[in-house]
Amino acid sequence: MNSTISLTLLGWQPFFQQQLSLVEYETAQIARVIAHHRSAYVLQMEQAQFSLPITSSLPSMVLGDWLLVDDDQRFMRQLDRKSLFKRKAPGTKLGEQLIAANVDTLFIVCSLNHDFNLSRIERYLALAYEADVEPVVVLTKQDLCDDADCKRQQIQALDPLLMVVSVNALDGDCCEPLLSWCQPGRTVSLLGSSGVGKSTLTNTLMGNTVQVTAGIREDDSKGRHTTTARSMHLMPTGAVLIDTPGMRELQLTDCEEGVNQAFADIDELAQQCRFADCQHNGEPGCAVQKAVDVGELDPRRLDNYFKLMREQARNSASLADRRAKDKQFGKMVKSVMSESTRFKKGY
Ligand SMILES: Nc1nc2c(ncn2[C@@H]2O[C@H](COP(=O)(O)OP(=O)(O)OP(=O)(O)O)[C@@H](O)[C@H]2O)c(=O)[nH]1
Ligand SMILES: [Zn+2]
Repeated sequence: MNSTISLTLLGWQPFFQQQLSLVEYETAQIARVIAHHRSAYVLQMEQAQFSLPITSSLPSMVLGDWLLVDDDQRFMRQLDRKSLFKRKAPGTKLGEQLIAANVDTLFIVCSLNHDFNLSRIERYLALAYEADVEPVVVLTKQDLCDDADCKRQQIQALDPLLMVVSVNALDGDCCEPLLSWCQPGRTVSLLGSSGVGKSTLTNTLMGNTVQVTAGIREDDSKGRHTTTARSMHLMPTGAVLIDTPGMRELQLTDCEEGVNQAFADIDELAQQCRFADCQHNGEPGCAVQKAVDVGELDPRRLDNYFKLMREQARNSASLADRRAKDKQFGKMVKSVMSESTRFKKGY
């Protein structure tokens, strides 16, 4: 990223401008998080780039966040986010992991060969809707697939209004339709499994090579893990591109709204069930089950809906549980401390 850049090109929009008070408007400097290292954030302002060490007094920020700093580049406050991606922290860890903030369009990247998987796309769509980001499904490796049109139609059938584009990520001309989402001041991001072609697409959209791409094992089409750091690039079209590493695991947390939106057809059918609290699990008068029985709703889709709903509920419950325990622990520490102060003071 250049050291001098206009705020508009960096992705500044009226939504953020409106949050500034008059005093802030006159005195504060505006900065965006363009990289997130273990011990510091890298911030970009109009005229300078600097590093802000991570301390316990800073809120937890993520790539794409906007914040205000004073003339000495000290943190003042973080601005409200327009959108936020997060997932359950990977592995056995409880809690959530922030992925990127203030993204306008999410390219959900999926290859048309062995990686093609409707349920995975539904998972990414739920995440995009929950994050308040416009999703565009990008199907790569069109050149390696004989039935690209048929696969594309299967995705379109999930939602007739969904944007779906198939490309050969290695071919610039072929990727041109994606540029309409990459206008100056827009922030776009890519999400997809490892090896689907995110780095290749990034290179093509950037018009040069900014990411190292890896070869792929022919047998199972699983890419090697090559993209390691999250980074932000300014595209030749003037948009900002946030690149995230291939994620092997993308579990939903706190995502009920997103799942309902990704499965709007099921949500709509559910309004017609006889019981308002119908679980669509054998109850009489269930419109959802009926749609499956008459072949109007794919049973795979219903299963995936149940699976994602359960997953997000389980992960949000364990997160809520941990927050409650942390709060309880905090109270206990406070009461022990005040006990000990009273004891020392002798009353
Ligand atoms: N023929 C063809 N090959 C592609 C296409 N897209 C990606 N590839 C190849 O697939 C392999 C993996 O692509 P990458 O761009 O490294 O995949 P990635 O999603 O960035 O992978 P991670 O960095 O692991 O997340 C590379 O060898 C690319 O050249 C495509 O549309 N057509
Ligand atoms: Zn029902």
